[in-house]
Amino acid sequence: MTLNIGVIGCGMIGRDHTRRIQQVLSGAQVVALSDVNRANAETVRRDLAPDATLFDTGEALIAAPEVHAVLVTSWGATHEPYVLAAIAAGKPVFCEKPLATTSEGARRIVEAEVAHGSRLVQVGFMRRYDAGYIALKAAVQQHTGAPIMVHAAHRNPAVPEAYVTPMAIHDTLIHEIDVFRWLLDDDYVSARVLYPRKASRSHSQLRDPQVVVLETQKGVLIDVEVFVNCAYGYDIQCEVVGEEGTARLPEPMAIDLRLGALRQNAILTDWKDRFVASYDVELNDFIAAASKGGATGPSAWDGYAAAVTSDACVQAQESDGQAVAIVLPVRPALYN
Ligand SMILES: NC(=O)c1ccc[n+]([C@@H]2O[C@H](COP(=O)([O-])OP(=O)(O)OC[C@H]3O[C@@H](n4cnc5c(N)ncnc54)[C@H](O)[C@@H]3O)[C@@H](O)[C@H]2O)c1
Ligand SMILES: O[C@H]1[C@H](O)[C@@H](O)[C@H](O)[C@@H](O)[C@H]1O
Repeated sequence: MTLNIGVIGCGMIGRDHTRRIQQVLSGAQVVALSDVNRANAETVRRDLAPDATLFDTGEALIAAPEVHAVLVTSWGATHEPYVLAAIAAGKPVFCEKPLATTSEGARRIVEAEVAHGSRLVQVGFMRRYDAGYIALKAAVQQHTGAPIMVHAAHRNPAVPEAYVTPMAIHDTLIHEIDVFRWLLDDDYVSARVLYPRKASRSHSQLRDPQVVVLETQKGVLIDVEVFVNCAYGYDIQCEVVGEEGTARLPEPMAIDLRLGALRQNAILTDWKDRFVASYDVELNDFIAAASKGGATGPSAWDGYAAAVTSDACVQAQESDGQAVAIVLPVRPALYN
């Protein structure tokens, strides 16, 4: 059976996910589109899904009987009501990060899914599907000995003026927050934020770069440099230091060019290219599980844990380098 998917939010990533469902993956088709800016939905229909129906609201799309499963790819602040409506309709839902922009919102989603009694939600934490991170996790489990420290960097070449200081956490660092919980099989107990001098390309409402220090329950110290105006490329770095050795995230494949007395490797500039394969695999997983009426992969609980951590980091941004505690309630049995 082909899974009929409705996409809410037809901007950059809604368009890209529609492309992969229509042109790359099998087992699903996009039958419905919705966007507050109708022109965006029309463009995606014209270019990628000519048979899809356009809905005036996301709620109407979710209620449509021909829609079996939902993709929420609208702006972060609008995710919560759509995910709750999909759960109420009993339909599997893939929600781009963040699951919700507040931990209270993410908590409401967890409670609704627990009340439903089985998993329906997958959160778009695609790094868990990245071949490099999967290899890194295997190396940590098999070779480095127990992890002690993680050094990481999340660098974007540039961000628009609308990107303000807290977005470094809930838009950008959120990927590290999730992937390190998964990589280390651990949870966080505190967060600190330190600032070097502001980089000259930083906008007036953005303090860039920043260094976030997370401490885990097992005592691992993680430092992440978030630098979203680094200019030179899209660069994701990670090194795990263990009892016996260290393991480093592999670089994306790049031709080794020797030319004019220089040895060079190109650096990517766009997240779409850096994680293209991971997005394919995560959506493939969603299609497989949603075809059976459920969900797999990063859960609403993972989205909630990330939101709680994210809230603490945003508080830490205003705390003069002081540690802010991170406390998670007991994990419901549905997510064990
Ligand atoms: N996993 C990743 O690596 C990744 C990458 C990019 C974006 N994202 C996430 O995906 C989401 C969308 O990001 P984007 O870059 O595509 O943004 P975008 O601005 O390009 O697109 C968002 C679209 O949502 C529409 N929209 C806004 N509010 C809506 C509502 N209430 N109902 C329906 N449509 C609405 C907008 O009109 C726009 O077309 C964000 O939450 C972002 O964090 C994730
Ligand atoms: O929405 C994007 C996306 O999530 C990228 O992976 C991240 O590097 C950017 O900082 C963020 O703005």
